[in-house]
Amino acid sequence: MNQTPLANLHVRELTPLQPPRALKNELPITPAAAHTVAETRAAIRRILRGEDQRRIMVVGPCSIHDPEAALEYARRLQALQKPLGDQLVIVMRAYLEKPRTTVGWRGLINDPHLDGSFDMAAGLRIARQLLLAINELGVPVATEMLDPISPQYLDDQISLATIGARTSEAQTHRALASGVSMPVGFKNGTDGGIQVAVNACVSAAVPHSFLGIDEDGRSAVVRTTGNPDSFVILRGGRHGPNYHLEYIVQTTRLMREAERQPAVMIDCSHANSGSDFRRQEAVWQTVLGYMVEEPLPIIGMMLESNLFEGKQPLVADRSMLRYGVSLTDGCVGWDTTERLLHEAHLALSRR
Ligand SMILES: O=C[C@H](O)[C@H](O)COP(=O)(O)O
Ligand SMILES: C=C(OP(=O)(O)O)C(=O)O
Repeated sequence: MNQTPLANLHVRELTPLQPPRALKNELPITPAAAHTVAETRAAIRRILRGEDQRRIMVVGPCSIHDPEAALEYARRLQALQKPLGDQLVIVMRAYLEKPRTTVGWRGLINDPHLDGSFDMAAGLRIARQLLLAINELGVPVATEMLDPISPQYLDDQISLATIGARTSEAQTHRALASGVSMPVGFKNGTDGGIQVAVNACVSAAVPHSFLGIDEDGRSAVVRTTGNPDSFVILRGGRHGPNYHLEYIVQTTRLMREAERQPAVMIDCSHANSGSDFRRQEAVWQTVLGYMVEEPLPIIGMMLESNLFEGKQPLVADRSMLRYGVSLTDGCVGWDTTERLLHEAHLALSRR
């Protein structure tokens, strides 16, 4: 008797991937890269606990689509690490997975050739190669953890993880955050809700057990210890920005009530800039003023920045793409980025 198929009705294909261990063996972390990651994670943890007065500046592209341009950007940041390092822990935004409001290109890991071929084996390899090269320069990276499998391939290269506005409330991402090896920032929700990010910090701090994969790519029950190093990232919401003092005070109170050490980062982009990259500078300057004048636990800022300002559409003819320009959110250009970092350094030096 022919049975009506009941499973995989909307699945076209399942393509096996090499296991995390194989990619890590192929592209092992080097001593220089490991040093960058270990030192930066430790510095961020100290900042979260108020034991280090520097501030974390997460700057870089909204998304990376061209490893060459990303490496050039990293080299420019490298030149700022020493001169600004007494006040700033500069971490490069190396976002390789993009959540979308509806549909769109989902990042370098998902579709590295930008052509809908979704060659994720290549995406993971290119991503690991790139992160390794950036870390070897002494430039640490921050990335959004969107897919619960990809961290097994890349976790040793990441100094700071973020959980995005669309996933801070998700059990999957809170459980994932409870097991990762680096500090994690949770964005407030797209509706502006700050409590979900605070709840995420509470959830990530305790042990979870969830379904994942092990280093050999086998499905496994992942049992975590809980991650004590988390903070809230204010990115604005549907009703407008939330970088002003009242929201930072509110977040601090909510974290205290939840018995979490208060720690807030401000994202100058997204709903805090009304999605206009030019407005990021005003947010940066305002928050910098708070950092200097107000006794609030503002641990740093995030800036969407690229070699060149603005953004461009992903056109079918890839040869038409402009080098160093974002394919997703608009970014400030390098000159603005460098100036803003210098201004932050100067202002914080005068504290
Ligand atoms: O940071 C990037 C975007 O804001 C996020 O991926 C959502 O993008 P979209 O609204 O263009 O889909
Ligand atoms: C997607 C991002 O932000 P959010 O989750 O705040 O929309 C991002 O920072 O790239």
